[in-house]
Amino acid sequence: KDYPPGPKWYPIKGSVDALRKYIVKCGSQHIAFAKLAQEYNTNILGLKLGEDFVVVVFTYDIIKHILRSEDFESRPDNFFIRLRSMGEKKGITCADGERWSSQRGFLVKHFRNLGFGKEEMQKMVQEELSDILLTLECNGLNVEVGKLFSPAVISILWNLTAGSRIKRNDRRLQNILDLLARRSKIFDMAGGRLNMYPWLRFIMPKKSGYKLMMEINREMKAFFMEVIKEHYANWNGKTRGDLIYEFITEMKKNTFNSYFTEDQLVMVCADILIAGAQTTSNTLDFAFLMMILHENIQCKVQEELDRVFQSDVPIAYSDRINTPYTEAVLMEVERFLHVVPIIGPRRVLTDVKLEQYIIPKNTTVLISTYSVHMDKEFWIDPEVFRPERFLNELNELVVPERFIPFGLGKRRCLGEALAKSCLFTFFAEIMRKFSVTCSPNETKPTGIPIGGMTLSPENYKAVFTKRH
Ligand code: HEM
Repeated sequence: KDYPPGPKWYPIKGSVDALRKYIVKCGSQHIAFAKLAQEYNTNILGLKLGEDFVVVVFTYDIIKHILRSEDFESRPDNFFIRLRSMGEKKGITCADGERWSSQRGFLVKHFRNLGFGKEEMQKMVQEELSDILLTLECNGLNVEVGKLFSPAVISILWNLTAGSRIKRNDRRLQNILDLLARRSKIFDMAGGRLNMYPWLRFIMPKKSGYKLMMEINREMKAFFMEVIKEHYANWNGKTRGDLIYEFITEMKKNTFNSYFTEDQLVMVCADILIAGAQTTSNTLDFAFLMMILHENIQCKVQEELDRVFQSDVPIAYSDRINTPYTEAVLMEVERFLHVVPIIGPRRVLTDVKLEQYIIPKNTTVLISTYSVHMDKEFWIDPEVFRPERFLNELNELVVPERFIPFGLGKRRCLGEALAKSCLFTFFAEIMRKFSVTCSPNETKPTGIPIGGMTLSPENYKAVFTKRH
């Protein structure tokens, strides 16, 4: 009786049908959650999806409390999470407790040593950007934007993990990218239908997404193991500087510490690609889409870039302090198109009181950052794409506390500095050198995101015309 309000439960299905009805009506799960919360006049929505208790939370104050509270720090331990993590809750994204804190500590330290937010990282980003600029110079007509950024982003992540860039024509990588894109559309943060009814894997392995998940695991493991073996063979105890090398050093130091094992290493590598690839490349994809749909904003960005950068020296992430409008545009893309509209999932390990409700032990908690970024009371006109909301009267950048695309608290995004560096450097340099328009033979894109675990723009083609 103290469970948060929500649609009525039925045997076996729980409240699945009510949720599905709204998803069909609204097109996306995150909007369906928001509509249901409105219908039940609540900021804490109680659902039962199959056997699982799932609570969705809305509004900044509740979300801030949850993201900062230890009670909500764990990840669910359900069929989907185990399947996603190659059978066990290893890696970083889905790990809990001591395993999670040991791995998070290792990664934060390693990323810092590698130059996260510093020159070394900028070099990695600029190398990939040079290839993109060359591609656009050779042929800027009919560019499939969705295919332009994802190989570059994944190559940066790969460089960070394995110490080398990846060739554009590496078919295994393209295959992993395609599989991840499909995964994001079939599953949601609560694990989708397969998590509710794991037995579906026996009767419809393909349709339920089970076959796809097994394929992703197989491909990733084979891909990473090849590089890990190579690193083992070349390991000599001297710092080489990539994540796999440093992890092997930890493994050799900590022979009794079960958190530094080969399986764990494979899963950490996979987590970095899963968490970083689509989120970053889809945000870039959305940013150029917005420039096509809002030509006046594109002109203002170019005016600022022309004014600030008069020489041919490549734009660096540190230059962002001089380009508040361009920064504001990127923030508005993150707010307005919220590539991760529902964050988490989290799990409570004991019964927890939240406002006047009790969240029972093991409940999955989903966090609607979409609701924070679309809150009418705070943003006034959230449904309008208006970068000026991030600027004050002196045209200085203002970042409200309620802008949380990378989350908050101890589980906040580990790759934020890298993601922001990619977004700014790619966007500013391309906008300075090219104007972007819709391909003349294509229908104008709508700008409405396609739902899924990570939102993505519709496939669109663009023309990049050299400016100077
Ligand atoms: C625009 C791009 C990105 C966005 C919007 C984004 C967003 C987020 C958010 C909101 C979380 C928090 C989830 C939670 O609170 O439960 C998160 C976690 C995480 N992100 Fe990102 N991310 C981005 C890019 C990246 C990149 C490039 C990397 C890799 C270098 C990365 C690695 C991670 C990892 C490993 C976690 C899990 C942290 C943990 O559980 O302790 N992300 N991300």
